Amino acid sequence: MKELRYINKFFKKYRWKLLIGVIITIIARVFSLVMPEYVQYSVDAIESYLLNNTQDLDAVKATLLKNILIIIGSAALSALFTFLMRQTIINVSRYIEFDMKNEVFDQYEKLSLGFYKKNRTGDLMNRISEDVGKVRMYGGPALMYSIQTLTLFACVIPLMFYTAPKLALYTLIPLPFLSVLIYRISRIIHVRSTKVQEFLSELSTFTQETFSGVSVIKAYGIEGRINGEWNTLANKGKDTSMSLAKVNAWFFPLMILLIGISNLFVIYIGGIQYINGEIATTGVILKFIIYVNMLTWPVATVGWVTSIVQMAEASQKRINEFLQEEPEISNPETPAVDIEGHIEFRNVSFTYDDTNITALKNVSFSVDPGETLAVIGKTGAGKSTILELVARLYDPTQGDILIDGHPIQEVNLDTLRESIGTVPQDAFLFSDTIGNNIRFGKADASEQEVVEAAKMAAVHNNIAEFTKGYNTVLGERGITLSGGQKQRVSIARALIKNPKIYLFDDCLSAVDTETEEEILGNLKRVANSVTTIIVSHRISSAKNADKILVLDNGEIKQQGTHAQLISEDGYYKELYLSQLSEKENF
Ligand SMILES: Nc1ncnc2c1ncn2[C@@H]1O[C@H](COP(=O)(O)OP(=O)(O)OP(=O)(O)O)[C@@H](O)[C@H]1O
Repeated sequence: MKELRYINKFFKKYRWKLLIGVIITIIARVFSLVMPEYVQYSVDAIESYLLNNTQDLDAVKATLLKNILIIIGSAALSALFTFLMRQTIINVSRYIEFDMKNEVFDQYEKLSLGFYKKNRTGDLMNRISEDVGKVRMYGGPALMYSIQTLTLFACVIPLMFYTAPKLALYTLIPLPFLSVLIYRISRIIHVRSTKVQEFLSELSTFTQETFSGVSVIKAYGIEGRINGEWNTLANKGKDTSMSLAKVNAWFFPLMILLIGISNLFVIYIGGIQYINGEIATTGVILKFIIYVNMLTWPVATVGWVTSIVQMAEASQKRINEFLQEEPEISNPETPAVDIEGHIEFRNVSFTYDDTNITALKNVSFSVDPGETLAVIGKTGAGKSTILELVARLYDPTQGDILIDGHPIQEVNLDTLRESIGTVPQDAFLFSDTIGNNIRFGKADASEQEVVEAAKMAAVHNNIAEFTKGYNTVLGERGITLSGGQKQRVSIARALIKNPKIYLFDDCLSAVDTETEEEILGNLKRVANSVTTIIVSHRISSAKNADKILVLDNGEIKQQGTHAQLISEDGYYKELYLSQLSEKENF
């Protein structure tokens, strides 16, 4: 229960609602105890009439009518309070679930990129849905059934012992066995249903990948192979589900068997006691049969609740692991000061934790507001890593990064990220309209601003050709943009933000050189006091930059302007000549 202590703060938050729920639960159970008493009185009245024949039949009928009305009335009240009980306690568990999901999501948003590299998306989703759901079962149904069981035990067992102690003892003997049995079955059900769950996520990952990669599957003509893999998975799933169904099928028959045995005990022992004169009336036996049936479900829930608590404890442990994780990148408590855009790297080295790859070695450069820095190099040279360090998605392993002369770790993180317009290598667009995707960079942007940004990114004409223009929906249920169109919408998203620093990560690779020139020209026009870093494989993107860095294997091999770099031997000149001859041949 150590891990579950975490949710005590929610119990405290909703304590009044919970207290009302507990009181209502007790009232509901107390009303349900009226019925067995009045059933006994009614049977007693009939028995005494039949045996003595002295009573007036009308008086017996009046007694029976009164008892029936009391039974109906108390059952109706018990039903009403049971409804209110669920409305309070179960609702509280839903509030707790809501609060916890928000808390976990907030934490997810705070955690650094490194955390997302270490943990699988499926696992992150599971903890916020499955695990929180299991903890809810502890805060709701488990609590409710425990109070119900305790109230019933506290009222019914003394009543039984008071009415007929020996009969009470024999009647209660099978119930602990029932509880243990249900506990065992619940554990097996849990283990098997976890396997079914695991299998289901495997199946949905497979299905999702198949649908996403359907064009590759068809192009390679491997539908048969994929079908075979699907069949193997589906058969595995069938076996797991069948083994769960088998154990589930035992649950109710076993309960019915044990209730039957308890009833037999009551009838057999009660019958003998009645014959021996130890029990006054047969009404007592009937009352005990009703008690046994009333106690069976609560007794079964003792086992069920125990397994719910164990599962909730395990789930809360998994949730706590993420909640206690400290973000690697923390926001310093420095005031938000406007950023001008001066960037300096001083002997920066960086190694990725997960792969141990040293992506940057002793890198130094500086770039001022209004300047453009281009970074050129082979794949894996460390170009994107420079941009990730400027956006402080990671902190350098060695060396210093200065923003406007201040160490980046001391710059307010929110201000830093607000001042940066990033266009990543693989333009990610949300399943929303094109307009809203551009507005992502500035939530309150007007229609006019969206159009302006799209014009600067040279994508307005393409958007205008769609029937619904900027209201065209993208993504799974919308249209698919071409690679170049995606890149340009993504550029428009950064431009509309009007930031102090632009980070362009090879984001013009899918557009032709004329369009590339148009976009870079537009950028130069509007961004004369903005710092721009462009990562590229193309000389055309770099040639007009104020400074060019040539990276190789994490190290700066050359730096200078285009004119300087083409006049010296090295990677830049080779690239320039090969791209020049490609253009001429074209
Ligand atoms: N998130 C990451 N975790 C671990 N290693 C990484 C990560 N990102 C990049 N790397 C590794 O760091 C090195 C530099 O990668 P980086 O993405 O900076 O290169 P790049 O020059 O931008 O390459 P490209 O031109 O192909 O985009 C590569 O060897 C890469 O495998």
